[in-house]
Amino acid sequence: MASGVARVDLDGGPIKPMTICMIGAGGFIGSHLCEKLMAETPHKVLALDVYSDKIKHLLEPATLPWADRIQFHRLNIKHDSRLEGLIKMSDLTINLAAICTPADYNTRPLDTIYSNFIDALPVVKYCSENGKRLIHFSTCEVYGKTIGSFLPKDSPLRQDPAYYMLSEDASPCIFGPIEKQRWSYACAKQLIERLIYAEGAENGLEFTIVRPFNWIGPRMDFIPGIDGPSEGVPRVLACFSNALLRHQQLKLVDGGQSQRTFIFIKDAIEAVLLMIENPARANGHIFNVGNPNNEVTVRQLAEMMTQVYSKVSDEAPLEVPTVDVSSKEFYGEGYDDSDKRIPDMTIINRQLGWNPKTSLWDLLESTLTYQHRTYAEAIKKAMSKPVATS
Ligand SMILES: NC(=O)c1ccc[n+]([C@@H]2O[C@H](COP(=O)([O-])OP(=O)(O)OC[C@H]3O[C@@H](n4cnc5c(N)ncnc54)[C@H](O)[C@@H]3O)[C@@H](O)[C@H]2O)c1
Ligand SMILES: O=c1ccn([C@@H]2O[C@H](COP(=O)(O)OP(=O)(O)O[C@H]3OC[C@@H](O)[C@H](O)[C@H]3O)[C@@H](O)[C@H]2O)c(=O)[nH]1
Repeated sequence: MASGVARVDLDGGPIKPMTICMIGAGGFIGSHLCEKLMAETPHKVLALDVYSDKIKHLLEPATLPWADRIQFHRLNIKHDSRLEGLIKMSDLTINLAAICTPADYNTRPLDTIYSNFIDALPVVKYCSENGKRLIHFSTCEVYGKTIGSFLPKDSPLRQDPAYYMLSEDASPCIFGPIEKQRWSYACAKQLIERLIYAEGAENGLEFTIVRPFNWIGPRMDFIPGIDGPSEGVPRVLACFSNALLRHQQLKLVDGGQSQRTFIFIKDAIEAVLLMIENPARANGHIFNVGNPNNEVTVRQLAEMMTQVYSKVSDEAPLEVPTVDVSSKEFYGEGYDDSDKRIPDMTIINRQLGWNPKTSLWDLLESTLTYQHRTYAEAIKKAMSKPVATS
């Protein structure tokens, strides 16, 4: 822990050190959450995942100041009898484990549904049966499409926040038809949210549900062919980073007209820490966690990333930096999209007094500096290898 000053919660009460069972700790969000907990708190983490690459720097060497506060357990929660024991040993369970890349939702819908619903069931059950608190990671995708997207394109009502603002306690969840398998993920996440809520209502489970709105930053996903499969399709930050690193055009799916709000991972992690340390204010709530001030179309994101990458790499951008592709070509049959995602921040503001800080430009500058430093050399090497001919 950084300082010896006693830490207090938002109501001035002392924060007692706790043991946290973090499932999916080896992923993007988990790695940042572990870093924060090790550097700034006295809490212990039982880190569960099938991979540990993204938290290796926190596990080794054994001389790290927090070495006795983090323990890695390599396990798959689908079939591992150690899960219940680890939850029982902890004060709080945080479940991050999921398949959560859109390229999988329509091509591996069964794995997606199992991962986001069936595999999360025992976690909820063990927390409920053993009287343990649960923070479960859901998604902004549970909102699906906005009400406004069903209005005529030129309707002035589309400008009215009532038709697009996404509020935890008021907005409906609007998904496309079943044959649009994109919604398999959102639907599974919605059902596990409902189950957790019902466990709270009927059996007294102490829970918090987090709905992240496009958290981005270093260590998100993988760069195809470098630290992930060559044919893999990660989320948009890694897709665009990969193209920039390789001096290729950024692909805009269906014209890049969809809108997103992006938040810097470090801002979002501050919100999660407040939830962890303020159970009286967080229990029983569903929280949007996003940055409503950082809204762009995907096309604008591509343009901004191109500019920022040119600045941090000192390389001139391509003359035509983007190319349009159809969603069918890029993701295959069954893809569909959320049109717009602006989080209503009323509830998280009221309960935890939290606000995001980092602008889109600043978070891209810091993230793309990391991408360039981490991958540019490896990509250069990979691209200079002669291509095998048959
Ligand atoms: N990053 C975002 O913007 C975002 C947005 C919305 C929702 N979420 C949700 O937040 C959570 C974490 O997302 P992330 O971006 O860190 O994704 P991630 O893929 O980087 O992390 C998920 C981790 O869970 C692990 N995992 C998956 N199945 C497992 C299993 N059966 N057993 C053990 N470990 C398993 C994976 O190995 C991975 O390390 C997910 O539930 C996701 O749906 C994230
Ligand atoms: O190369 C690309 C990749 C993606 N895109 C577009 O960029 C937008 C954002 O795509 P992302 O891959 O980041 O994923 P989405 O925002 O659609 O969904 C994400 O939202 C929240 C989480 O639950 C998940 O992490 C994921 O489902 C989409 O409109 C997508 O079609 C491109 O135009 N080009």
